[in-house]
Amino acid sequence: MAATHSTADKLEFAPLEVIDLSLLNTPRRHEVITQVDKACREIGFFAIVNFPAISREDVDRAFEISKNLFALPLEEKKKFDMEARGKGNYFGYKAVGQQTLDSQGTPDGNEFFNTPKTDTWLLPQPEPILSNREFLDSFLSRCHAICTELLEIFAEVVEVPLAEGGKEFFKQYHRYQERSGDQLRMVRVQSGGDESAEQLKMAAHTDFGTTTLVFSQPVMGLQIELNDGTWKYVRHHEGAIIVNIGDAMQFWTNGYLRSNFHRVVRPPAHQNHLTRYSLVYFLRPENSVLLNPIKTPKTIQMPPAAHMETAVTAEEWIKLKVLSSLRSNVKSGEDLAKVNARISATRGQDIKRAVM
Ligand SMILES: O=C(O)CCC(=O)C(=O)O
Ligand SMILES: [Fe+2]
Repeated sequence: MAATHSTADKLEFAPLEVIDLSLLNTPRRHEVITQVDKACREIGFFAIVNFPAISREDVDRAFEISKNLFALPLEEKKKFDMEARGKGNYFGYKAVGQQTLDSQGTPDGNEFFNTPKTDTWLLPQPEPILSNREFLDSFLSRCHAICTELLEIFAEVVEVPLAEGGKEFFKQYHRYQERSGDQLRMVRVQSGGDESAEQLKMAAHTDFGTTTLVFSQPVMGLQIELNDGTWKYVRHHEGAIIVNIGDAMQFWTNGYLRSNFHRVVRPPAHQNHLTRYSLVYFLRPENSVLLNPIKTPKTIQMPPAAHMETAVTAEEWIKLKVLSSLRSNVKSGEDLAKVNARISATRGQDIKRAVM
């Protein structure tokens, strides 16, 4: 008998706070704020349960659409190639191996499909997306609604002054109908591979936007880097959403809220025969919003931001990170800073909205 049955017991998991959002409209709201504050400063990740707006059936249906989408022949999926839609574009299909795992250009081991919250129907779409148009429109808007609740919490955590909008503050930069990099991502990692190695499927990265929702599912693979430099699997929490802070929120809060590194590896041995599907919603600021540090009682406690000399817009930051992740673009040794300089040099004269 293979000695793989006990690996589930031996796994170590990242310590995630599980936060009950049904407490938000009760006198215990402050407990949620304290929990989110602690989680976002220490690890940048937490789990939410009892969130409004999305049912188990809706999540199951979205996973079904994803399975049907990935089951299409590769040539069909490639008709929606995100790179073919323009330099730095991040909507559409990414095949296995299109992004890198490291600076040597090692190909990645996952495929994904990104659907925007608005304008979806202006771009050609594969059949499983088209035939679920109404459902997906509604699903994306409800993901956005959950993120809006989180935006209120983050504003309370960093104590945005009432004069600046208090808990409403971040919402003005994330209006649903405005253009942004928001997207629903369906990801597939196919089963199999070398069980003896901890195979990387998606490079260690931080998310580009404000906050991310990962719908918890039983096949493990997502890992978070802890403060001691070790990588730990995220445990499945039935019916929960795993939330993490993205770069935009880290930049605005001067690092008070942390955009942490995470990656996807092949599932542990006892799950290595399973294909892993994941479903992720990325909340990103409206395209023209600057990612400049804001001043609140919490953020001014932080040392000056060292991440960039001039703030970039949300749209520029996405392009920068997308281009630096592509195998077609990144030659060995080329780093984010070089790509950054190229993006700044080609900046247009469009109106940019400074935050605060
Ligand atoms: O598949 C997952 O669990 C997370 C994927 C992820 O981190 C991403 O797409 O940015
Ligand atoms: Fe991510």
